[in-house]
Amino acid sequence: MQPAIAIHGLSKTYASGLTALRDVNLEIRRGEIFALLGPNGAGKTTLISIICGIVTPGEGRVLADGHDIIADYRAARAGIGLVPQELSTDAFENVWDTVTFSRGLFGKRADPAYIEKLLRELSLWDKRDSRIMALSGGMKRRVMIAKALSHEPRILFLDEPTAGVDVELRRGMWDMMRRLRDNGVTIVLTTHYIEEAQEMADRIGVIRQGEIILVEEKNALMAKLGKRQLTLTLNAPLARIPRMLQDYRLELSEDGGRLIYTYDNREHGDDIARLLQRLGEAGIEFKDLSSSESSLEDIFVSLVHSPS
Ligand SMILES: Nc1ncnc2c1ncn2[C@@H]1O[C@H](COP(=O)(O)OP(=O)(O)OP(=O)(O)O)[C@@H](O)[C@H]1O
Repeated sequence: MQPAIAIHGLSKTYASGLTALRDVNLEIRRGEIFALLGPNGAGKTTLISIICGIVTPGEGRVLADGHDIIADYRAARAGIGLVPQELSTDAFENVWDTVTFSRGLFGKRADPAYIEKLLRELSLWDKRDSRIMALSGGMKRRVMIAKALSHEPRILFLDEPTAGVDVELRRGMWDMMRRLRDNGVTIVLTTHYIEEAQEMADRIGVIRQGEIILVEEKNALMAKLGKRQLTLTLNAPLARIPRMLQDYRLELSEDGGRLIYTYDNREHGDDIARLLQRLGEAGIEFKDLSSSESSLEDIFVSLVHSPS
């Protein structure tokens, strides 16, 4: 199946001389939620802006729904909705007119029934006659989403969709994104909230200094790079880790009261059983045992801070 977005050898150097993207190769699959993660200044907005025709690419080629974003700009852009990071709407317009006008910009014929459905879905129907400036920040953001969806695009880009949005509204937006995905819309989002990617994404891409350093299924990524920790609270503190346990990656807490065993998700429960048996043989007794799992955040931090 043709990917929703295909990016080949894309680079971008701004007039200032700063290279924001280096040889990016990436395919976004149809119907997936793809989260692009990266630290500040990594190139996320530049990448999205090039695909959406706001920033001119340097080298390389981008196809949206099979259409070249340069040679076939109108067809490519017609299939894309963009919710930019900055809220920019005409403050004096009302919600209904703003969203209807947006649809017209793409040369689509008026469809009041579709606009009504959209506003209802985004809980904006009651506000349809309100001026944008009279809305709360969260409502303004939803207006941006309604505008982006006004021409019924099949691919939606959300640049930091839930920045500054309260927890309840964020959950509402996540539900909405899932509904869109279930209706066949491909979603690409950038986010600083790792929790958002962990919750929402089917696949995750990590960008660092303009380079895509990883693209993986979320679940595979968590299983592959995730770590687990087993902490044993000992009956009596140890001065050091006994020699017979030195094959295990064990750490002793500073006060000697806890032994910490770190292992990755791929390792077997057998290892733990063996470790516990060894502890018994070494005469080490424990009164409590707890385990924890690393989050996508831990994985992300270790990826972007690892030496390039
Ligand atoms: N118009 C521009 N002219 C020159 N440099 C730019 C321009 N826009 C962005 N940059 C630079 O390009 C790099 C990538 O910026 P970009 O906004 O794409 O990153 P980002 O990953 O979206 O960051 P953030 O998470 O902070 O939004 C940064 O170093 C930025 O300063």
